[in-house]
Amino acid sequence: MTDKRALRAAARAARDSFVAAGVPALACPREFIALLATGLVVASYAPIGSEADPAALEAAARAAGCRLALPHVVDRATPIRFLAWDADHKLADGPFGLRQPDGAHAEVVPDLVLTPLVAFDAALNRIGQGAGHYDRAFAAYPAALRIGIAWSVQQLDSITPDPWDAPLDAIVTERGWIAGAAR
Ligand SMILES: Nc1nc2c(c(=O)[nH]1)N(C=O)[C@@H](CNc1ccc(C(=O)N[C@@H](CCC(=O)O)C(=O)O)cc1)CN2
Ligand SMILES: Nc1ncnc2c1ncn2[C@@H]1O[C@H](COP(=O)(O)OP(=O)(O)OP(=O)(O)O)[C@@H](O)[C@H]1O
Repeated sequence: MTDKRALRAAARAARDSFVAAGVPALACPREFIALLATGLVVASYAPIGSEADPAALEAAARAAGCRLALPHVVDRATPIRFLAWDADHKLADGPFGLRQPDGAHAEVVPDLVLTPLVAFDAALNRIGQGAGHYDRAFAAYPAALRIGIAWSVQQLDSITPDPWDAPLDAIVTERGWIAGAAR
C-alpha cells in the first residue's frame, strides 16, 4: 500500500494549500436534497484540519426531517460506530484530534453516509485515512448510500481499488455533484 500512502500525502498537501489560499463554503447540491426524506439517518462527520465542512448538507438533512449521526472512533483497529447526534449535543475530544459524541449516545443504522475523503477519482473510487474505518462501515451497511465529500483539488487521475473497496455513489465538492451510474 506504499502507493496509496504516497497518494494520501500528496492529496493532503493539495487540500492544505487549497484551504490556506481561501475557499468558498461547500454548498449543498440539489441532487443531495433530492435523496432526503423524513426519518432517514444521515451520518455526517465533524471536519478537522483542511477537510471540507459538510455543514450545509447537515442543515439540508435536518430541514428535510432526517436524523443526524456522527462516527464514534476508539482507535485504528476498532470499527467506528455511528451515534445519534442532535444539534444541541456537545462534542467531546476523540482520538486523532477528532471531535465526536460521547460513546453513551444511541447507535444508529445510517441510510446515507457523508464520507470525508483524502482523495478520489472520476470513477468514484476513494482513498481515506487508511485505517479501514469507512471500508468496514460500508461492508457493515451495504444498503447505505455512500456520498464522498472533498475539495476538487483532491481528485486524482485514477485510483486502483483494492478488493475490499466499495465505490462511492456520488461525491460533493465546491464545484458541485459528481455521480456515476445509478445503483
Ligand atoms: N473528520 C473526520 N472524521 C472521521 C474520519 C475522517 O477522516 N475525518 N474518519 C475516517 O476514517 C474516521 C476516523 N478515522 C481516522 C483514522 C485515522 C486517522 C489518522 O491517521 N490521522 C492522521 C492525520 C491525518 C492528516 O494529516 O490529515 C494522524 O492522526 O496521524 C484519522 C481518522 C471517522 N471520523
Ligand atoms: N470489511 C473489512 N473488514 C476488516 N478489515 C477491512 C475491511 N475492509 C478493509 N479492511 C482493512 O482496512 C484497511 C483499509 O486500508 P485502505 O488503504 O484501503 O484504507 P482507505 O482506502 O484509506 O479507506 P478507509 O477510509 O476505510 O480507511 C486495510 O488494511 C484492509 O485490509
